[in-house]
Amino acid sequence: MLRIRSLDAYYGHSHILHGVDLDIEQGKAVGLLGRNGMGKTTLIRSLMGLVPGARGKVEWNGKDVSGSAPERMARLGIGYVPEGRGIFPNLSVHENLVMSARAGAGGRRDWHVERVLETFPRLAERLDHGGQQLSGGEQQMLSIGRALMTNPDLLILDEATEGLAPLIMQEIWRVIRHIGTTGISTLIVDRNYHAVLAATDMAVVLEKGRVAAAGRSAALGADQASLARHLGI
Ligand SMILES: Nc1ncnc2c1ncn2[C@@H]1O[C@H](COP(=O)(O)OP(=O)(O)OP(=O)(O)O)[C@@H](O)[C@H]1O
Repeated sequence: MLRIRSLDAYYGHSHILHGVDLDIEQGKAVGLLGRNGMGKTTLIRSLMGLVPGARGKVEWNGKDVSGSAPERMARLGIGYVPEGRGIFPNLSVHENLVMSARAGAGGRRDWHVERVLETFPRLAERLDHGGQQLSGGEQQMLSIGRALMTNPDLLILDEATEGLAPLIMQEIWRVIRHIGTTGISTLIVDRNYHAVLAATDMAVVLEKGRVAAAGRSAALGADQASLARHLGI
């Protein structure tokens, strides 16, 4: 479904990504791993058309979409939940969700407010609360809920559990696994390597902007030497 080839990205004179390849098949979950500053967020932002001057080939369902603007990537069916949560603090939970509603590719409307609230019962209890009144975990749930309201074919989650209490983290991971069973592909970045490898089919490890390892998540998880070398664990 998504095929990235030879992606290079720069911030000013700093060369951040060096010829990165990444594939995501329909309905599959892919983990993107790497220590801090290795280029994970840059890879996602480049894919979404948010890094000016990024070079390389991006194919979506066989079509060349390289260099597309963020709006186009979103319309193609890619939902992006950025690090640090992007919700409207002055709008209620309900308003935040309704505002994001959009048919997916081919006019699909599988996800609507009711289904998001079934998925995140906590949000159902706080429907009239303003975004800024929510806890960090609830804001994260709302942020994922908003992305689901766009009926994406691919959902990208960057550090979705960062800074959350363990129980809330577990809840987010439960939902991430659940989303994976609904046919939506996912690309997951998270510091918790074990959770990422357990929740994904395939994984790619970035090191200094290059793919250092890639393969089945189960195989990577079992390769202690590789984990130690590339992730320092
Ligand atoms: N806006 C920017 N301007 C200049 N350099 C940047 C910018 N954003 C990131 N960088 C640099 O690019 C490199 C890759 O950062 P990136 O955020 O992609 O890494 P990451 O793997 O996602 O790490 P983290 O988990 O810390 O977010 C780092 O060296 C970082 O300092």
